[in-house]
Amino acid sequence: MDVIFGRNKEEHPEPIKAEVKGELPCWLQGILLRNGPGMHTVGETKYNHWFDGLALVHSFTFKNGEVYYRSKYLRSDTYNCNIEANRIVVSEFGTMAYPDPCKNLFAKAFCYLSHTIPEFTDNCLINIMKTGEDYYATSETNFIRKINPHTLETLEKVDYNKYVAVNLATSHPHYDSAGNVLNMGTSIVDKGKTKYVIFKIPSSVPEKEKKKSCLKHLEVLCSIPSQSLLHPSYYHSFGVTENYIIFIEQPFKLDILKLATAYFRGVNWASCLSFHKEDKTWIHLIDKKTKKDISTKIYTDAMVLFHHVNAYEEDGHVVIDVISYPDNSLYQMFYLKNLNEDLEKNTKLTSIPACKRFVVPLGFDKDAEVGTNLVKLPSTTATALKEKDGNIYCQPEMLCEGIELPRINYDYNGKKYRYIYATEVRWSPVPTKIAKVDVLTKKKLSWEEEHCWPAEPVFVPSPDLKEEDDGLILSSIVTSDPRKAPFLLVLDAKTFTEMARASVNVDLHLDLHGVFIPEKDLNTERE
Ligand SMILES: CC1=C(/C=C/C(C)=C/C=C/C(C)=C/C=O)C(C)(C)CCC1
Ligand SMILES: [Fe+2]
Repeated sequence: MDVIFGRNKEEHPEPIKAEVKGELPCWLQGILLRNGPGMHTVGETKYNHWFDGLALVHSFTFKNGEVYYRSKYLRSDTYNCNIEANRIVVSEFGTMAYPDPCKNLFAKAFCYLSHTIPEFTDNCLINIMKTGEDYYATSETNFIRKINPHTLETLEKVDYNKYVAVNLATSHPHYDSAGNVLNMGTSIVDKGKTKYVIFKIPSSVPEKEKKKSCLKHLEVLCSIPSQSLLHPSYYHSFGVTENYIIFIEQPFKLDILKLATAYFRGVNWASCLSFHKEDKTWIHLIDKKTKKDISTKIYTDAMVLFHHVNAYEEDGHVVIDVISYPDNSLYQMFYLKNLNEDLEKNTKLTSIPACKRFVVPLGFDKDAEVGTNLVKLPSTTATALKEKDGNIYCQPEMLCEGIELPRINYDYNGKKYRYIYATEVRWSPVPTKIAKVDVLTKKKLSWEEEHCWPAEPVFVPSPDLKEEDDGLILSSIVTSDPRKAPFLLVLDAKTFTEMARASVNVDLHLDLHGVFIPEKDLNTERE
């Protein structure tokens, strides 16, 4: 089994024609561009954690009924330094590397003492972000790397910190209907304050600055002070609705003093994150107009979440759907030493992911008695109790268990919606099915096949979309049987029946996230 998680993959920078079985709709033209870890050892050295692996960007290009596959390692500074040294020399989430490649130990020590925050990796392995006509490989540090979506070539290294004072930023930005990016980052002990910063990257730049990147026009929308200067919350995504930005400040926190001293103490960054099960999880609703947190304090029990699914407003309430865990065992599970032949035994999760719905009342009766459930939506069992001190305590409704890597029809982002597409995981990190969950009826459709490990399913709307689920699901499928070639699966999103599959004779890597770029959005000049 470790062969699937921990085996290094070869890159295939030249297009490989896939063997298509079934019929691809003629309107499906464009590139599915995805990212994830592909190299887990360099020379004699090994990464400890699956999230440490060197970013391998890959793509499936759909053109006139044919499919072409390519993959290329992100030529990050991290990749280049490691390959040159033939060992891991840059620290990642779960692996601390010594000594630093570019500076000697003394210089590095000096650097750590004069700056609290260490220099992070630019191994951007999590997702792909679009700003204007540009595409970036992203992770959660301050660095993003521009890539060419056609050739997968690595371009500029961008430091968010040059445009906005953040040390970390999510790899799950949101996009509005005009294509502007909305993202969040954490500014750590800057001018004596730690805060969460929400910023916008416009989708276009003024005509006279056409050569400049949209990042130069980045604009800070607002910020939320962290409850603690040295223990900001960790977050992997956030939510948006028509009028609000939703930030869940979970008791899964970064310890800044630990982070600043990790290198000297010989421990990895991951050990600087800890779950405080006795603390609360605060739900912040930031009003887009006033740019302020609403005045009522809203909380729920301690939990850990990575992915927001969607959020929307309905009859004076904000509905927030997330995938949550009772603790942080997910990070523990992805240590490569656990993902070996004994995977089944080692990774029996103590906590399985649960898709939960939180409902926050907005314009509730201020004179309501203590203990009243302020949720008046008949469609949910989620509650929000008024407390003595005026705080609101939310308890969620369970929508479904055992799903991760959720996607929706993005036209419904921030709006009332019905369908979630996700991979199904139960007691281990192995995805075995693709699921479509109807949040209204709680019914589930799924696709599975023997020896198949499906990736995050991406919804592509059909051009004559009438209903939310008029479209296709694209998912790249890794196979655990070496005799079975991996493939890109195309499902009809409505019925979840297979329309086509495009097999490629390569060692496909298990990836994390990505985007579908329709042909109309592709700048063909750069091909
Ligand atoms: C390097 C580094 C980080 C990297 C985190 C990563 C790589 C997280 C990946 C999360 C995923 C893939 C979650 C999936 O649900 C931190 C902790 C932000 C801060 C310290 C430096
Ligand atoms: Fe993610």
